[in-house]
Amino acid sequence: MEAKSPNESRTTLTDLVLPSETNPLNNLFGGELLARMDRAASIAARRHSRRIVVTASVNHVAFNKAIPLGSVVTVEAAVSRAFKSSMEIFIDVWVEDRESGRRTKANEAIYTFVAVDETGTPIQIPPLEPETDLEKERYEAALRRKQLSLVLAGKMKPKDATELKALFEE
Ligand SMILES: CCCCCCCCCCCCCCCC(=O)SCCNC(=O)CCNC(=O)[C@H](O)C(C)(C)COP(=O)(O)OP(=O)(O)OC[C@H]1O[C@@H](n2cnc3c(N)ncnc32)[C@H](O)[C@@H]1OP(=O)(O)O
Repeated sequence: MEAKSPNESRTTLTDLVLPSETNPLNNLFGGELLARMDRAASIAARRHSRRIVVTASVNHVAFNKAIPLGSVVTVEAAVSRAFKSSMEIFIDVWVEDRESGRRTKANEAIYTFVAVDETGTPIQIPPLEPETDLEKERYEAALRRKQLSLVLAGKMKPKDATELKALFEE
């Protein structure tokens, strides 16, 4: 299978924060943001694999800045590494300043999607070839994050998590 670049899966969703999507402090609900990120990530996974995809895990979410009512929010997702059937998707969330139009980073998250066939069985996907320095950095660290996610899910024994163990041996 031919390798693809992160740009081929890059997916950008821009939308407003409406009153029905806010908490009592008039900021965007965390759950609403998780849903927007899942939607963008699923399209990115689908663009990379051209297969049916399912969310296997949410590996990391950081709500670094509250996003107020009326904000224009951009969710940008791209595949950061492809394994055999699973893909790591990196998601960056930006908020646009109403007056200057300047975008600031509000949040980031990492999801894992798996490509499956019509019966739900995992299926092989194309490899990913990172291009920029940031893409290379995210690609390099993805195996470590995959192993951590599998250990936490009880699907890998800690003793087999070679990349994680290497962190503590440096
Ligand atoms: C074209 C452009 C426009 C498109 C425009 C339309 C777009 C339209 C898109 C619609 C897209 C809708 C997207 C809905 C997304 C949901 O919401 S899906 C609903 C929520 N998710 C689910 O229901 C999934 C339920 N879980 C499962 O089906 C199975 O557990 C899974 C995920 C298929 C994995 O099955 P399994 O038996 O564990 O299989 P296994 O072979 O052990 O693992 C498969 C791979 O997953 C990895 N894996 C499994 N668990 C984990 C974990 N916890 N952490 C990390 N990796 C894991 C394994 O390491 C393995 O990786 P590879 O080495 O093969 O790469």
